[in-house]
Amino acid sequence: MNGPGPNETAMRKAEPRAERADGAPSAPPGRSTGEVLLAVENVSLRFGGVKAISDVSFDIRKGEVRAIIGPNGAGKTSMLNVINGFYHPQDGRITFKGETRSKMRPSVAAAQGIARTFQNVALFKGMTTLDNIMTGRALKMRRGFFWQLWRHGPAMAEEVEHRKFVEEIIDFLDIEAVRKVPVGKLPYGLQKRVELGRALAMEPELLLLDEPMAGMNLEEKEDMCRFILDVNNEFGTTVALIEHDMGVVMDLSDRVVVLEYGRKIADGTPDEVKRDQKVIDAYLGVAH
Ligand SMILES: Nc1ncnc2c1ncn2[C@@H]1O[C@H](COP(=O)(O)OP(=O)(O)OP(=O)(O)O)[C@@H](O)[C@H]1O
Repeated sequence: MNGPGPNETAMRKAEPRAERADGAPSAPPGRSTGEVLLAVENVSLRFGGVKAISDVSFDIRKGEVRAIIGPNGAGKTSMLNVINGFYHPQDGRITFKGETRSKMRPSVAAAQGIARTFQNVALFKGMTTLDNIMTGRALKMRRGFFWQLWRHGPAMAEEVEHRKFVEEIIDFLDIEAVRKVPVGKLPYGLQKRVELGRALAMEPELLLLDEPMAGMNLEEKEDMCRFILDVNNEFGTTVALIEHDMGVVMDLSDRVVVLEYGRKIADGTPDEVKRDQKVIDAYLGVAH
């Protein structure tokens, strides 16, 4: 990973997508090439009598930041869980890098390049920042757990290599000061940053972020926005995120898909969806 130094990262301001376009009117914004990385086709997911997702289709293009928004209970987290193989939809299919599936285990999704963070931080609270981020390297380790325990010969050399990579992520996320601190002792905003670090340690092609800014103060939100944009711009990582803060969504995303009661009600650029009457009604709580 060739990220910027911590000070350079800290000084860079998050710029709205519109200001960062390269000036070519027909080109997709951000780093997107227009190529579809992941397609969701006619996906429906039920829990008993509850329809969490109903016949939803949309795609995520390589290199873009794609937001999934909608009121509470709209099906956003369920959709991320379908994309990373945690839930298996009753109908529809997902195509990732050209490979179509109706079912996949999360470990397989991770091995293929899909990493995610969770709405409520899911870290090992008693472990340090460094060790938590190291767990993100597990899939990349050629030698298994037994070898790593033995810490000998090739396993030792491999661990050194992975630690070096993780130290670069720690640098990039500007969390050197807390690298040896158990994450349970860190403020919430920093825990979210460590969780992002663990996902980055997997070197994902598609990064799924479930409310990465939830529970953060303004400064922490600005920092997280900057890191997400840096990850997208500098490593070309495609990002799909669920976010409730509309300012953040408008600033970060290239395109937005809007769900309500499990159905897709809009899909377009931030400007298009914010003017869409169905979206305005959904957020104002107009009766259906
Ligand atoms: N494991 C589950 N078992 C039963 N019902 C579920 C389960 N997960 C989600 N649901 C239901 O599916 C619907 C969609 O939930 P989901 O959490 O995906 O929505 P959301 O848009 O992410 O909401 P929020 O913004 O509140 O997190 C809701 O009615 C929810 O109660």
